Amino acid sequence: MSGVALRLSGIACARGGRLLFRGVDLALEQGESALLRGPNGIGKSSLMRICAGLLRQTAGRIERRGRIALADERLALDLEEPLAQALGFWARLDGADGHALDGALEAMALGPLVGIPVRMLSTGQRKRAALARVIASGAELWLLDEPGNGLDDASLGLLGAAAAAHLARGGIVLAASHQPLPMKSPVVIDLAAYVAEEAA
Ligand SMILES: Nc1ncnc2c1ncn2[C@@H]1O[C@H](COP(=O)(O)OP(=O)(O)OP(=O)(O)O)[C@@H](O)[C@H]1O
Repeated sequence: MSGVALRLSGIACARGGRLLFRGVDLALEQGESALLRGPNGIGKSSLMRICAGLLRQTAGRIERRGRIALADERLALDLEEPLAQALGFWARLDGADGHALDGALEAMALGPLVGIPVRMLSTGQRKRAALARVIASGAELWLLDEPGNGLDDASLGLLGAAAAAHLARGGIVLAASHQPLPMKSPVVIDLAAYVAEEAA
């Protein structure tokens, strides 16, 4: 994964006519991770969507070197399909090789659930499915918005192991979370430090 990078420079974000934050700088190179923190409504998800290219920043520059996979509160899986098919749809779209999905299912301990329709999965199982979609994608840049929500301790351990393996391969992880995540030495960005005066 050489040349992989995610670089933000002077990023500002306004929503609904209100400036949420400004001046966010971040430079992640291969094998590096960052944790985005801050209270409800400060703009963590907005910044994740800016990083994903789904929302336009109000100011600043963003450079993405590598493919992006985003897991946020939108499950993005067909609720009626059995889990394996629902994830397989994305794996094909992402051009993932045949083993990638099997590896992702194993990483998130989803093997016993592959035949269950997505709509029947529990909250934590759905979150693990969303993480499996990211893992299977083969994307270099992982954007994980509240990846620990709904996960029990064992599943948090799986998330930590998957993130560590991705970083060891030279990937990048940017996570937004209220809770501590099992990530080793991430750069921590507290968005509260970037709140624009007029939004405070
Ligand atoms: N489409 C939109 N139009 C206008 N305002 C929006 C829109 N989406 C979000 N906002 C506002 O932007 C602010 C930041 O929202 P965002 O979801 O990024 O916060 P967050 O830090 O992720 O919050 P939480 O911790 O509750 O998930 C909130 O005040 C929210 O109401």
